[in-house]
Amino acid sequence: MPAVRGRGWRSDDDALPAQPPLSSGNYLAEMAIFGAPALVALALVFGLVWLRSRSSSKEMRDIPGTMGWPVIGETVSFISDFSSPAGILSFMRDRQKRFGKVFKTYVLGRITVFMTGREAAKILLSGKDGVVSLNLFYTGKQVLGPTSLLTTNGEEHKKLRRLIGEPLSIDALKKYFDFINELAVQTLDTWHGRRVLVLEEASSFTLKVIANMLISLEPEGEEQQKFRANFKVISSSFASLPLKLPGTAFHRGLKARNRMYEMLDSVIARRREGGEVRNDFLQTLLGKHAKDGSADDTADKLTDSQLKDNILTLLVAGHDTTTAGLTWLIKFLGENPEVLEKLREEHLEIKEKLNGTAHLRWSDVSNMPYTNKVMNETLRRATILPWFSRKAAQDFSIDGYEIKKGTSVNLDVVSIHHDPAVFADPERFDPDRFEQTFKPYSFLGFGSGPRMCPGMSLARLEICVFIHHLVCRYSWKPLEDDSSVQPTLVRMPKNKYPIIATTL
Ligand code: HEM
Repeated sequence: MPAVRGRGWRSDDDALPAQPPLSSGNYLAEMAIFGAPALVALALVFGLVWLRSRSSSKEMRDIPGTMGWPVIGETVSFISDFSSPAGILSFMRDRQKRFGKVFKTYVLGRITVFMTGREAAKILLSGKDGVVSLNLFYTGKQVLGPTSLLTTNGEEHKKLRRLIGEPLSIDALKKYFDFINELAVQTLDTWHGRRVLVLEEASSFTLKVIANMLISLEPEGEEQQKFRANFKVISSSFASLPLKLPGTAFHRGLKARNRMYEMLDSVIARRREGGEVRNDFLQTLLGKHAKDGSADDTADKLTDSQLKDNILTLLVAGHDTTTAGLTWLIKFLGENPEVLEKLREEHLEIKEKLNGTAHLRWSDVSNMPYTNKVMNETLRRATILPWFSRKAAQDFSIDGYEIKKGTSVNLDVVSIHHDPAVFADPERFDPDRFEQTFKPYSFLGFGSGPRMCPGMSLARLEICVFIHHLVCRYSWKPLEDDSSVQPTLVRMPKNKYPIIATTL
């Protein structure tokens, strides 16, 4: 989710924007710009949050764990482990050994309880009895708006899911297939013999796909460039200090969001006037439109604000995740030649049936069993969203510990995905392990329950099509051997995976 989402952090109430982001990049740049006053302000905010957290930690007295250093808690080791090849797994393993499956810690400006295992996943993800709600961080909440799928809960969330889920269903995606297929071919046309940063190519491909699918934006031209520029600013504002001062990433993000909304307003106005009718997501939702302020909660209609907030939400939630998924998959293939060979066989067989044309068909995509296993194994090994963040909506107990209403609770997914009792030799990249079906809550690549990813079919479609053309046309070699990870909310290779590709 950005960065999608700050599945990591939000403030307990919006009046106290206390959550610093995971990424330290913008953070440090901002401190350099604003100098001492920013440092003092930051120290004050952290100090206040820390003091407040100390009092709430009394309520969690019985939960094992350590709060680390005053004010910063365990943030430093958390961030440094996050960026290491093993990710937060080492942070989690170390504390699970000392404290067990449920432990408290103080990271990134908040006291939080981490928990892992299928039982915890069931409690946090099944949505049963409204035990938890989503725990979005302050800046993310402000940028996405109050009617985003990610900022709503309960009945309102259910209604939005229903309306948004329909145009993202497999049947509805069929109409975008030709666009995705042609764009994958065009993107790969330029790869032969040059240094390619896979992450950047994947990012451009996935943004063009989603922008075309949502509002029929052409993949090239000035509008696309403006759209991309605004999106980048919005995206990086998720990982910024919650300071609304001119020049800060958060402030720039809010401004870029306003520009994006102005653009959407004019597209919506043109559609309403009847001057333009397109076969896209927006058109489908315009058919379910209600005037702002007049939406009846029970009606299947969306206001303009809901439309815009949720178009932005899909962009933010769908772009970095799919970019990361595609990049990790290509990286794992590069590191596991026997898997690449087997995958290539599957795709060359499909290609043979097509008599060598580039015209992959919709029906071919549903017939790529090994590719789907490779994708699942990629999402398991990389665990793009390493934890899912929730807030206790009522008191509940787990493993004999009482979790009080209002507590920030994180499901540690990375440990679930590396449990040797479920995934033997968990560090090995072995797609064949997905020949068997796992027990519920063992594999959470796209989540589970009422918040499960509504973009799963789109992500799978994009990745299958891109990988088909890649493995049928090229072999490639990595240009660097570096496994570190970007310190952003969605895990991505830090060096963007530079390769040189050669036509087969
Ligand atoms: C490989 C690509 C993707 C991965 C790995 C992924 C993963 C996930 C996961 C794990 C969740 C649940 C998180 C939680 O429970 O806290 C989620 C939710 C979500 N995803 Fe995805 N996603 C991907 C692609 C997409 C795409 C393409 C879209 C949109 C077009 C999308 C939109 C969303 C939205 C809106 C949510 C929030 C749902 C809700 O709160 O009801 N995702 N995703």
